[in-house]
Amino acid sequence: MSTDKKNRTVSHLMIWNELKWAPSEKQLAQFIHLQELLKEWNKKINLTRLVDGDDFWTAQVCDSLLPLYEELQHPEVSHKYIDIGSGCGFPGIAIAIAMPNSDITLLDSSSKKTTFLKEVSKEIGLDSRIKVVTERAEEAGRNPIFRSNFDYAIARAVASANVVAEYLVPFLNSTGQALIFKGSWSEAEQQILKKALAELNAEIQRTHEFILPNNRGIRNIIRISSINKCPHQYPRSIGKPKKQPLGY
Ligand SMILES: C[S@@+](CC[C@H](N)C(=O)[O-])C[C@H]1O[C@@H](n2cnc3c(N)ncnc32)[C@H](O)[C@@H]1O
Repeated sequence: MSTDKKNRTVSHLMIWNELKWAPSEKQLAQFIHLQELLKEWNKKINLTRLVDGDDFWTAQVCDSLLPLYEELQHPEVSHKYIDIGSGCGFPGIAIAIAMPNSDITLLDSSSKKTTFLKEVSKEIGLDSRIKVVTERAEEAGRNPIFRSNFDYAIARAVASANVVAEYLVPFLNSTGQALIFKGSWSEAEQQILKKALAELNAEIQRTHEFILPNNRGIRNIIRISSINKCPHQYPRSIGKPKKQPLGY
């Protein structure tokens, strides 16, 4: 076995053990195809530096799926996800591959990113379950096509938690959950987020700290649920959630 293939296999096994889930041959081929496409497109446009070996398998694939390890045990269940600020497709495309009965909307304001996302969805055969939208979260969250329409609204590395909460909560249906991916997470941030969520008629359901394999650090996930309908004034107009963040 070549060193590259051996390293790849070791990385795979470690992350699937961690997830207590393993991809089918088809899903594994889709992950590998995604990695190849990222490498190819990276030569034309700067998408991400996390494409090789463990960077891809742990920092991208495992990091995207580990917070959903409970959902991964029930892949037969069909859910609607929206990934806000999807960038080059994480966590959204990883979720679409891993959850074969779910529909995923990938939203990003950058058309450079959404052009790539559309192309990848087609190439790996997921375009029937993936919808790609080029729009700001603040606009999409007011659009009746998207508002109150998702079981999960998710964001990784988009903005601070209180800002992201204003982007995500308007997309949730009455039983929906928002998942905010954070590296470090402090009591001070939690207090600010709680105040922001009170404005949005939502609350923290739980926070969970995961340790990524291969010394990739800590991933905190904040799970949020709605208490009541999100007030119609949220999300505020483009740029306002960031300039005048809720929670202070
Ligand atoms: C740092 S990247 C993270 C991408 C990906 N989620 C990841 O973790 O690799 C942030 C992305 O969010 C998008 N973004 C930031 N604010 C946004 C907004 N208000 N509406 C839509 N997209 C936004 C940017 O265009 C960018 O692609």
